[in-house]
Amino acid sequence: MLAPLQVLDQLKVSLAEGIGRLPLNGEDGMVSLLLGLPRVPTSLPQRVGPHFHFRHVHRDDLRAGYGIAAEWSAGGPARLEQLAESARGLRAVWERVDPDETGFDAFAMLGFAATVDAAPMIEDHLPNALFWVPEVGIRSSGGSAVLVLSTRRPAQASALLQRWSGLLDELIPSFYQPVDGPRMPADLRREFAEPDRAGWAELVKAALAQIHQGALQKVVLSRRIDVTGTRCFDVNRLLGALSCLFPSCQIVSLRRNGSTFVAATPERLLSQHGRAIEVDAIAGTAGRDQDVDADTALAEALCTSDKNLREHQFVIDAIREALQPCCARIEAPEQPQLMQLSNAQHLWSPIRAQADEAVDLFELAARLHPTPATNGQPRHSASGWLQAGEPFQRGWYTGAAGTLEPDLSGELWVLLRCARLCGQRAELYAGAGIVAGSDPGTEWEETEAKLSAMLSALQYA
Ligand SMILES: C=C(O[C@@H]1C=C(C(=O)O)C=C[C@H]1O)C(=O)O
Repeated sequence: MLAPLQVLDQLKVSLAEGIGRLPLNGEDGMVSLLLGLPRVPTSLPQRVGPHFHFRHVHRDDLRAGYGIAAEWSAGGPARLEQLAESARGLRAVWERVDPDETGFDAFAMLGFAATVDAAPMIEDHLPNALFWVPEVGIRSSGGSAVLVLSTRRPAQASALLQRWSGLLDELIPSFYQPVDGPRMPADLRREFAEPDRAGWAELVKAALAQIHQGALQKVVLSRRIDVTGTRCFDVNRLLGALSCLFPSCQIVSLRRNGSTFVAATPERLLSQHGRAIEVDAIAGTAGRDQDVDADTALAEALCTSDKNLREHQFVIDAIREALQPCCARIEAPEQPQLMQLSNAQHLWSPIRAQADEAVDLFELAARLHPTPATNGQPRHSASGWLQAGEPFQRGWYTGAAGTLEPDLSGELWVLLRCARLCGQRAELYAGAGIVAGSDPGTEWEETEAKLSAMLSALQYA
């Protein structure tokens, strides 16, 4: 196995050769150089500047990006259309050079907040919607890895060589540092909770009244809690703990402007490869029990509960309705499957469809988001009611984020089981779907189980 400095030397030789092959002159556009990484990274550095990580342990898939080669942000009801226009423009002028024939492609990050408000929250560190091509991308999958260096063109080869060599010097050795183990679990102090338990019961009652009157069929209420640790949270350790606890979830971190948004989400808003589409309907939740029989009983009760099956069906129906105008062969399993995570179990229906010609991920995301898994049914009444009634702004919680390749195929994940971190402070969010028959106490316990995903990992960070 090559030592980190040997990896660095090898990459620098490839970089010097590769730069000469890049079409850097000519019209405005984007150029990416893909270099095979002779060793798969074992750890990803947290840097001061902007960066993102997406890691899925069970799928052995990792994508990370550092710095900004280009980015576009948008807000308001047409935010995804605006970003789509930029992405389509980029697709036409994005050249990739892969001298090592790695077979990988370049990628960009797409993400957006829960609601379409043009103005971000005052303390928000992320714009409302963002499409971001990192200057340095790292992708590893199936035991192979690639480094993707991207620049706008026209660019000058000698200046670029110097800049990218400097970035390699900084980044490459840190990819192979030993992984930091967990720290002694530390206490977390709950500083602030919105709503509190009584306020939650009031909100659930108000939602049930709306449902009873027929104005809503389902609405997903959420909570925010703020905790303080006894030390600054170490994001790398947090991502490590989340990867261990939730290997079947997508572990996301987005760092901008001094804060990091972290999520460990089981739910894909959408994946699109060519015309093949997959969407996860996840709704209907029960806890776990350390006793095997009690755990099985919880699972059986979940799978046969009328209230949970109705809650789940709203999501399937809304996904079908959203896809119908632009997809064929929409298929959902006859019965929901059981998705078991270490803190909760969910009803899950993976839905497949074929997109019509020329339908891209931006259009599909705009049609699908927000599903009744995180918002409610009917969509507009639920989001209007939530914006008036929920005591805080959701920000990127229940928004979505993921990566896209230059042909605009890719996947987006619903931002759940998440926290926004800054120093020793973390804001956490969790919600639960309310339908006729929901009980405020049970729904509160459900949100506690969901919050425990991040709380238990934070203790080790
Ligand atoms: C809203 C959340 O989760 C969503 C709501 C669920 C439910 O109500 O059963 C289940 C999974 C998610 O779609 C959350 O985790 O905060």
